[in-house]
Amino acid sequence: MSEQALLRVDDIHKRFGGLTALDGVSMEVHAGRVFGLIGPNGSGKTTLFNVITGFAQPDDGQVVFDGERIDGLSPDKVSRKGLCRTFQASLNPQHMTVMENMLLAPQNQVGENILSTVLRIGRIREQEEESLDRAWDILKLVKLDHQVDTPAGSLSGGQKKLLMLGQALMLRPKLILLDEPVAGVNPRLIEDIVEVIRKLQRQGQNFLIIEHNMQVVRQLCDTIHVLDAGRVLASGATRETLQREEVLKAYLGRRTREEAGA
Ligand SMILES: Nc1ncnc2c1ncn2[C@@H]1O[C@H](COP(=O)(O)OP(=O)(O)OP(=O)(O)O)[C@@H](O)[C@H]1O
Repeated sequence: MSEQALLRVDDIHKRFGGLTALDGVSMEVHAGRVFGLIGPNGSGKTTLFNVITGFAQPDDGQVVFDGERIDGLSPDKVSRKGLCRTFQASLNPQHMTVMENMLLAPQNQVGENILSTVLRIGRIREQEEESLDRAWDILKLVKLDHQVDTPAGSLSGGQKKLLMLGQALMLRPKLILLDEPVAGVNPRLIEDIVEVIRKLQRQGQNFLIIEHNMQVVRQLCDTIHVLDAGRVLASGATRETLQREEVLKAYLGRRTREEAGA
């Protein structure tokens, strides 16, 4: 891949005691395309997301985002650089409403230290209004604008995933890492989530997506990286890569392409 990568992970190693979760993973994610990260259960996908976003530190290797090394930074600092993520399960305060959850996300607020709070109250109000406007726009986009006063805990599984995506968007990220955006979601809402991601992609939003649903991977991802046992097994255009024998064997666990639906 010749153009400059938006995200590059370089020879990442991560061990948990005697278990090697990531064993020299190198891959690139480029702007303007949706990338997928697939692989069997336990192959290291979430661990890699954790390493990229500062939730886990690598034992070895580098993470470079937008030309800058980010390994070793805290999750908060990573998101401030424009690299945000969602999780497999909702981490939102369940008693807080959808809108309250959305307003938890904004950062780089003027009022982050007491002196500036005192000196610049007007600017804070302005920012709050901007955040509120932005939250409304995003909630419309992710189809949660009719649920603003609903506690996060009362949303369906798919709506919780849309809320996490909405919160990530509040931070105006250059890249969003989605961890299984349709797992456990009912089919109708899967269509909505796919549509929202496509719309965002057309607007220039970059994504790296972990997903087990191959139909969704085919619909959304231009390029995939396949992990197996903590190593990159294959990378390339989605359709071709999904048909490679080693991928079918390792990932899909099926004997033929027909059985795997590739
Ligand atoms: N905090 C941890 N402590 C110990 N082992 C861990 C920890 N996190 C992950 N692992 C192990 O690391 C390996 C990779 O796990 P990981 O969750 O990254 O895989 P995955 O590809 O995301 O799997 P899935 O598709 O099931 O979500 C697994 O063997 C897992 O049990």
